[in-house]
Amino acid sequence: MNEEPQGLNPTPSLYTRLGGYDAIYQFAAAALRKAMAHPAIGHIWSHMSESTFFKEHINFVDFLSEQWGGNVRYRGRDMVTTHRGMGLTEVHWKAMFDCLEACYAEFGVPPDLQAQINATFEKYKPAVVGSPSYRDVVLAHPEMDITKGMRTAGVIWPEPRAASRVGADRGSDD
Ligand code: HEM
Repeated sequence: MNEEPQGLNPTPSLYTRLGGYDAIYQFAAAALRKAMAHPAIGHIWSHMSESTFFKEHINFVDFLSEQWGGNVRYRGRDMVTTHRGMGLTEVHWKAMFDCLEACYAEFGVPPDLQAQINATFEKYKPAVVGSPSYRDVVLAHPEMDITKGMRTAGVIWPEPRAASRVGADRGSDD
């Protein structure tokens, strides 16, 4: 009787509820600023160029926008390729959440949206955390060709069974 016809009033996407591209752009910038200042992970940006930072920021914004239902196409690398060799651990992971939580407070993100944002990150955790550091692999295998990747030294990450879960085989758009 008084009900809205289905389809005319769909629940808005997380992208829309967060305020769209510009809001996500600012949110990601604030999160990266906090990451740079964080005692456990700030050093990662010590030797990153300005232009790499700009690319990282835009790709991060595009990735999140696409994940959250925006009409945006992420053109960066898949999450496994991006993070393989970074040697990220639970310490890095927790530090990232410290930064996100500080941004939730700064931007007044309501708890239900916080939970959805956290769920997006959790979904990609297996693709991001647990890889050996590429530098460590190279130093431990003087015989390997460093241009060919850790696989050629017999170091496979993620393990084949985990790989299908985290989309490791998806091609890159680069
Ligand atoms: C689920 C959690 C995470 C997601 C969804 C994510 C997402 C991304 C995306 C979309 C990019 C850009 C890729 C590209 O430019 O092709 C990126 C790059 C990067 N991420 Fe993550 N990330 C996550 C966790 C982390 C953590 C915990 C750290 C370290 C504390 C980290 C450090 C980096 C760095 C340093 C880059 C730049 C790499 C480069 O340009 O080569 N990420 N990440």
